[in-house]
Amino acid sequence: MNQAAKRLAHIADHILAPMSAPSSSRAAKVAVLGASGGIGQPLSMLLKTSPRVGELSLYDVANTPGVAADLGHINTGSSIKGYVGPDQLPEALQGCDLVVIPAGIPRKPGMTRDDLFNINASIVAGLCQAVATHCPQAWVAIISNPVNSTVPIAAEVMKRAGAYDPKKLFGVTTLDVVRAEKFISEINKVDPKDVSVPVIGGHAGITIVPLLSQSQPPLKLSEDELAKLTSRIQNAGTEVVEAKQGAGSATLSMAYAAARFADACLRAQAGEDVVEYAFVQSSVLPNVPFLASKLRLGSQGTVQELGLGPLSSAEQRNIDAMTPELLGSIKKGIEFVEKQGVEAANK
Ligand SMILES: NC(=O)c1ccc[n+]([C@@H]2O[C@H](COP(=O)([O-])OP(=O)(O)OC[C@H]3O[C@@H](n4cnc5c(N)ncnc54)[C@H](O)[C@@H]3O)[C@@H](O)[C@H]2O)c1
Ligand SMILES: O=C(O)C[C@H](O)C(=O)O
Repeated sequence: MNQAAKRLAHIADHILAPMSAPSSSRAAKVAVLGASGGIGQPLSMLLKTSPRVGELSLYDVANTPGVAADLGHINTGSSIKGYVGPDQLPEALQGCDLVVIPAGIPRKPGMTRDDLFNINASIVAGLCQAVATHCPQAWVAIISNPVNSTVPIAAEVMKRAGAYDPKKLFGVTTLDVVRAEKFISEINKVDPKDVSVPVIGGHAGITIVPLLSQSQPPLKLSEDELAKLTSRIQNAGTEVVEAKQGAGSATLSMAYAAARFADACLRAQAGEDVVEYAFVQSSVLPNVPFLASKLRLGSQGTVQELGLGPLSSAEQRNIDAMTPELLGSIKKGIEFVEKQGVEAANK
């Protein structure tokens, strides 16, 4: 079984056949910040079925008591509690092993992810300030867009609070990998669990760079077909935004992808050697300080960036073409914290 198949089999075991928590490790406390939202609710439901979660902490500015009461009736072992508003955030975070952040507004048709910056930058900065204060040891997985900027914002806020560990901060790009695996499985007419494909770069438009030449099983497509598939993967989020006609962006597939990423984090925390993709502080490409790529995770966070592997000339061109945009988004995030300071960002 390849890595992707192992990961999916693992999630399927956890989600479809809940069982008792592994005896080798303590079940974790996991917080979802933005838990009442389109992603937050189904993600919380998937986490409620995970035997690796002992305590689920649902935080939002509204509606979490209802969501927690509802999910609390699911007959799995974990306990669950809803917390509402900034006064309850410290308790929600206390003792967390993993904090997943899908708080913030989603796109409507015609918007780019960067159009969300003005609102979501402050939300992520404020929540990460609280994480730095109340659970500085936790791993943090950021879903809120624009990920290419919100992760550098989180890093900068946590640095200023003296609580930044680059090994434990992740931008969640798992949905790009999930989509690429699904689309390739349809083309090759194979089970998606038997597909593996790297998707690197960032999480917006051309910064999403699938490395289709490394697809397993291999893709037998023309240059033109490869370019079309690359474009479909890059624009898959927009495909969903347009189909939802103003009612938001991907929520259910994102919840699935975030549950896969959370499961990877919790398995790594429990001592498993785990390989997964995420957007992190990086040294893979010279002068690109944050990048999504293949990571080895261990109990203390990212152990190793596994590199990009052999690239086709089209893939190298795609990386060269997206780098200025990615660098611009990273700089915008860092400058946001530098200019406004964390206090202002929290207002
Ligand atoms: N990384 C990815 O691959 C990916 C995929 C899909 C969506 N997203 C992003 O995820 C974010 C959430 O999307 P959604 O569809 O769930 O949106 P949504 O509007 O349905 O839910 C967002 C939730 O965040 C809450 N919220 C707002 N401010 C908050 C704060 N300060 N503290 C805590 N909670 C707060 C809201 O009350 C709401 O419940 C968006 O920014 C979207 O672009 C990222
Ligand atoms: O497209 C969006 O705005 C949401 C998300 O980033 C996605 O890829 O679905």
